[in-house]
Order: sequence, then C-alpha cells, then structure tokens
Amino acid sequence: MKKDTKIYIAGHRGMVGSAVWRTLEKKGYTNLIGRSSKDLDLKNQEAVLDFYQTEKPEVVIDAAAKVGGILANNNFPYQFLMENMQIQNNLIDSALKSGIEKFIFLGSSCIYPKFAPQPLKEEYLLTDSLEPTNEWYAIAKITGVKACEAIRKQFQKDYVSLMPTNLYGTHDNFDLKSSHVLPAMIRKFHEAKMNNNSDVTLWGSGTPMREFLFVDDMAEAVVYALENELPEYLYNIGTGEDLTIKELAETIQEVTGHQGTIVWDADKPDGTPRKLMDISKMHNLGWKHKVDLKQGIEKTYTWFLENIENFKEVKL
Ligand SMILES: NC(=O)C1=CN([C@@H]2O[C@H](COP(=O)(O)OP(=O)(O)OC[C@H]3O[C@@H](n4cnc5c(N)ncnc54)[C@H](OP(=O)(O)O)[C@@H]3O)[C@@H](O)[C@H]2O)C=CC1
Ligand SMILES: C[C@H]1O[C@H](OP(=O)(O)OP(=O)(O)OC[C@H]2O[C@@H](n3cnc4c(=O)[nH]c(N)nc43)[C@H](O)[C@@H]2O)[C@@H](O)[C@@H](O)C1=O
Repeated sequence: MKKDTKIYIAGHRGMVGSAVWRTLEKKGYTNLIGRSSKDLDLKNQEAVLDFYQTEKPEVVIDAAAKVGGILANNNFPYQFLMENMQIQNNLIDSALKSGIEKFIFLGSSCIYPKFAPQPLKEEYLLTDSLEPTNEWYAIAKITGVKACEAIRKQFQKDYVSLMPTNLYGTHDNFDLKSSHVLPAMIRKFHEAKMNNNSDVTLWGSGTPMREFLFVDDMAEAVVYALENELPEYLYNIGTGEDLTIKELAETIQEVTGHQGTIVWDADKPDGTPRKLMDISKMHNLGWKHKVDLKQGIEKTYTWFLENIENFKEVKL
C-alpha cells in the first residue's frame, strides 16, 4: 500500500477509528480523510455517494456504527438493527458504485450463535440462533459481512470483514447506561473509591466469560488487513484468552485501588455465556496482539483519569 493512498476512515473520532488513524499516521500514511457524523450522516445514502464521488477515496475502513453495551443493545433494538444496516449499506454499496477496490468492514463477535462450540471459528457463522440481547446488532453486522462477501464473489474486489472480540481502551465510552462492561467497571470502581470505598453494583451473575482486546492491537489488525490482500472474507480478531466477569471485576478493583464490596444485580442480563474467538487464521497470517489485559486496563485507567472532566452523561 502506497503511503499516499487516499484512505477514508468512517468513524474516525470513535474509539477504534481514532486508534486506526493514529496508527496509520505513525506508519507514515499521509492521505487520511474522516468526517464527523455532524458533517456527514452515514445514514443518508445520497450524501455518502456524493462524498465518495467528490473525495474519491481509494480505500474505506468502516469503523462507524451504532455501538453500545448489553443494556443499550437490549433497550434499543430498532436503532441497533436499522442504523447499523443504513450506515454500512450506504458505505459498502456506494463504495462498489464508486469503483473503490478495497473495503475493510468491522463486525463483532456477537455474530456467532449463542451456544456455538468454543472457541468460535469463522465457519460457525449462521449455524444456530443468536443471543437475544444483541441479535438486532448481530443481524445488522451479519448483513455487512455477507454484503462484502457477495462483492468479493461477484466482482472480485478486496472487501474483507474483521470480527473483533470485546474491545476497550483510550477514547472508550464511559457512560454507565450505554457503555460496555470494562469502561463501566473502571468508572464505577474509581467513583466508589473516591466515595469512601462505597459498594460497587455490577450487572448479572458475574459468571459469563468474555475476551478483551486493547484498541491499539485492533488498529494493528486493521492495518494488517489494509497492507495485505487477505485470502478469505472473514477473520476473527482477539487475544484467544478469556476470563469471567467476576475475575475482570477483581482485576479492575485492584488497578483502581477500590477496597469496598461488590454487589451483583441479578435483574440485569448476563448475555451470552461465553464467546471466545478462535484467532488461528489471523495468527497464521502473522498478526498477534501485544498488550495484555492488565497492562491495557492500566493504560485505559490512566487515560480515564486524564479525561475525566470530558465524559458526557448520556450517549444514546
Ligand atoms: N467497542 C467494542 O467493544 C466493539 C466494537 N466493534 C465494532 O468496531 C467499530 C468501532 O466501534 P467503536 O470505536 O467502539 O465505536 P464508537 O462508538 O467509539 O465510534 C463509532 C463512530 O461511528 C460514528 N457514527 C455513528 N453513527 C454515525 C452516523 N450516522 N454517521 C456518521 N458517523 C457515525 C461516530 O461518529 P461521531 O463521533 O462523529 O458521532 C463514532 O465516531 C464498530 O463497527 C463496532 O461495531 C466490534 C466489537 C467490539
Ligand atoms: C462487544 C459486544 O458487547 C455487547 O455484548 P456483551 O459482551 O454482553 O456486553 P457488555 O460489555 O455490556 O457486558 C458484558 C458482561 O458484563 C456484565 N456487566 C457487569 N457489570 C456491568 C456494567 O456495569 N456494565 C455493562 N455494560 N456490563 C456489565 C454484563 O451483564 C455482561 O454479562 C453486545 O451487546 C454487542 O455490542 C457486542 O458485540
């Protein structure tokens, strides 16, 4: 990939998009473009096509989506289904119509069936039913994967899908209603520590297992897909290691220095029991994560403390 290739990063202000932007800049890429949702609403089909035809990007990295944790997904099924389909359909279809040869689509590990064998291999896609708390988001993501696969098959273009496990890191969403578990725990433990080590209430039973990847490692996987023509249509991206939500809570409690009690709110959903990724395909190609979980949590907590004044209360 030439360093002056014009690369459009959709969602460049988000957690993943901003990490991809930083990583590409560090590697010497000089022709990156991005638009905020205020400047370009990706739900608007005409505006997306017009943007491509005016700006003429050569590659598109799609890190734009309606994103949220278990409760947001469960409470806003229509937005998670429809907005995600609109955003990705407009980005993908207009890319095909504009002659864009390379497109990297980001999905999510929730595309795989709720009770699929572990670790999750790419070929388990569409073999059984989805987890109900996020099936709406998952169905949107599956249609994105299939759209890119169809374009590969019919038009022989390099449209590829990467399926990240649960991600976290700098520029994460720390809003307690809409965030994922890891940033929620950082905020809850920190605020409880500052409040005389008061109790921390977490959701569900603490028994589900999750795998977490630091966002800079995700960005490296995107850059790998950018710089290489990957032979298949779908690749899992993760660490290959998971832990229980209770173990995650204990790790974050230690990093933040909270010394109080953890209470589990059984009225909140657990979600899928386990979704560990089989990452052998990406490992065989040469990509591997670098940041271990404890290190990543420490980096994220540091960033949280540096940016604590900026967090908005409500995202959705
Ligand atoms: N976070 C996670 O744990 C995981 C994320 N993923 C996937 O990774 C990708 C990036 O997620 P992440 O960085 O966490 O999400 P963020 O919420 O941090 O960022 C999403 C970005 O999408 C943009 N966006 C949303 N709606 C629109 C719209 N209508 N028009 C234009 N832009 C829009 C936002 O732009 P703006 O800021 O300008 O409003 C935002 O910057 C997504 O595809 C997500 O599904 C997959 C697995 C796990
Ligand atoms: C990336 C992935 O993210 C979502 O799936 P999820 O992994 O289930 O999401 P989560 O990170 O919000 O929760 C993980 C686990 O953690 C528990 N949990 C405890 N205490 C808190 C808590 O305070 N907040 C949150 N959010 N969860 C908590 C929670 O009950 C659950 O058991 C998808 O909808 C979809 O967006 C997707 O693809």
